[in-house]
Amino acid sequence: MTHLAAGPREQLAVQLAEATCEALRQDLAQQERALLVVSGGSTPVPFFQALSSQALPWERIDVTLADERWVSETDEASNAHLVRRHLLQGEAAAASFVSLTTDDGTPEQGVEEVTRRIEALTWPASVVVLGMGGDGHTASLFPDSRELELGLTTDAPVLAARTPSQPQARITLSADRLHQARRHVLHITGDDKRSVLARALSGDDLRELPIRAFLSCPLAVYWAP
Ligand SMILES: O=C1O[C@H](COP(=O)(O)O)[C@@H](O)[C@H](O)[C@H]1O
Repeated sequence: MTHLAAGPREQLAVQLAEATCEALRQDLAQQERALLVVSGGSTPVPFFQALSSQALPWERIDVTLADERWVSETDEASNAHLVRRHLLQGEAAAASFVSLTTDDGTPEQGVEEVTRRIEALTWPASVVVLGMGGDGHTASLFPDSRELELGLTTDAPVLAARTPSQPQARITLSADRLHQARRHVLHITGDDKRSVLARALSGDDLRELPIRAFLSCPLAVYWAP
């Protein structure tokens, strides 16, 4: 049978899945449960697919999101929808997924309940896999968000975010909570994002490019063209 060669983004996704798997395995050798925090958007799909087939004691793993749009889980824009469809499949279907949305009408109404869920997880997380937008946002810490300052400074784990450039209200883990991980990864693809990262590395204003809040975590950058 002829196999098509995997492209650089698929190879990158497999490498990231293997590293994530190894990190979870290491932590599970020392503790009963481990936590994986992932991002949404389009970039993580091949990573989720590669990770879902890894042999791990998934029933001891909790998965949650760095951020979420305040939409129903059936909505295509839902990060939870993406995780259920591409990560919580096969071996990984045994993991426990903790969503960042409730039945409340707004993230401001739901934030207390989501905070309870997040606080109940096993911190520090084993791995936080961050994404980044072309505007330098990561999680839902957007440069034009009204709540950016709060998201970068609060010690609360979760906050609601309203962002003029975004169609939906959001809920996001705070920078402080995202910092509470043993390992941080930035998963990005394409020349545009490489340029944004280069710009982020050459300055220090977090409000201009919020990804800067994570550049010294230390941060392992997984990039492919
Ligand atoms: O809005 C979001 O965007 C970023 C990046 O998404 P991508 O589609 O460019 O990969 C993502 O990290 C974040 O979780 C998501 O809510």
